[in-house]
Amino acid sequence: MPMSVSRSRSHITAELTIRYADFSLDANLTLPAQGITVFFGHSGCGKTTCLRAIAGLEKLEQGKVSVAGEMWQCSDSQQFVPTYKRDLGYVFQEPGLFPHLTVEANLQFGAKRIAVNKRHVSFDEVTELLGITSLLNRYPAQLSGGEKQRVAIGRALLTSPKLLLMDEPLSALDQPRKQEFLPYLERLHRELDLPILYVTHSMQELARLADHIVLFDKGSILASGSAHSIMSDPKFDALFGDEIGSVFDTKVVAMHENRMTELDCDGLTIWAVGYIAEQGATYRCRILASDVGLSLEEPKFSTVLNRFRATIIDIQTTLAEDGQALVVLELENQQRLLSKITLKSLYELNLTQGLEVWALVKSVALS
Ligand SMILES: Nc1ncnc2c1ncn2[C@@H]1O[C@H](COP(=O)(O)OP(=O)(O)OP(=O)(O)O)[C@@H](O)[C@H]1O
Repeated sequence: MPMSVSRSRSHITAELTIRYADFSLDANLTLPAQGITVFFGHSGCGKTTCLRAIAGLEKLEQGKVSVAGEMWQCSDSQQFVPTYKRDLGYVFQEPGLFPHLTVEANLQFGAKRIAVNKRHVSFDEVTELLGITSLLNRYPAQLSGGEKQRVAIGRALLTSPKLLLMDEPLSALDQPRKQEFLPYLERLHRELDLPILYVTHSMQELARLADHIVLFDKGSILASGSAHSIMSDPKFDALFGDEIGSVFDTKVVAMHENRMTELDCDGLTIWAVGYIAEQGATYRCRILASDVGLSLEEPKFSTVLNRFRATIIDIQTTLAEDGQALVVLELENQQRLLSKITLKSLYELNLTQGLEVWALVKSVALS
């Protein structure tokens, strides 16, 4: 198979030019046709417009949309596949269930549109995956916000889409409901081979769910790349603010006494508090830059458990106005870790590029 064909099958490409009276979007994206891609950015920067354009719901002045080798739209060849003929599921902020139908009938509404030979996920699989099997006889009015949204996702999945679009699906939920809901999205991600484009401005959702990130800024694309590279890039400090940090995909090695879990990240051992999952399970850790201190020598008698040898590869003093600097470190497993320290410490320890230091991680957040 020619390279370009096999590449197009594994990618989603969107070249979009949209003009409104007071806003324009110019996006040229090549995204992996697997995992979760998060569209992130301030309100009004064009995330939803981009998602809607991929769905065929926005008029393109110029552009092209192709998903895993299928051309959905091309202005040059005047090709346009209408939304209802695109193999996609769309989950909005509001679940939009039919109030007069039971959960089961709402779900079947999605499934019935698809010929039996085109269904690649079963009713039982979807209801089990989303934890809604016990709700099938209820009506939407008898469900919590989170349950309704799980049914909405189930309805979208039962159309056996090739692409799932989710526009801030958790924004209508309160914080505890969001916490309950996130594991279902993580499960979906782990267990289904389905690419998801996910719009949010929540840092928490970004850090927990994203494999790939697209950063939007005023109608254009600021950056597009792996979650690890984007989240630990000091260039985006202003966008992430206090939430800037690094994410690591790890594997549970063992649970130890005193409620400690040992994780492996490409040869690096990370200790986390609590028993989080069985041996072999994968876990994403997030380490905020503000939780990473630096030392010139190995602090042998410190209470900090996670101490990593690291090399300083960059120092950004763009935060100097608030008396802080962002230090980019390379760990022994070649991954990057950010550390936010005071300018006082930077100058007193005489930290410079190329210097070997010890990174002391005070807290590891797990998802
Ligand atoms: N149909 C339309 N006609 C004119 N302007 C529009 C239309 N749809 C969206 N816009 C404008 O386009 C801009 C981008 O909107 P969009 O909803 O894509 O932003 P967003 O990044 O998703 O924001 P949020 O995070 O608040 O949902 C906004 O200024 C919006 O007012």
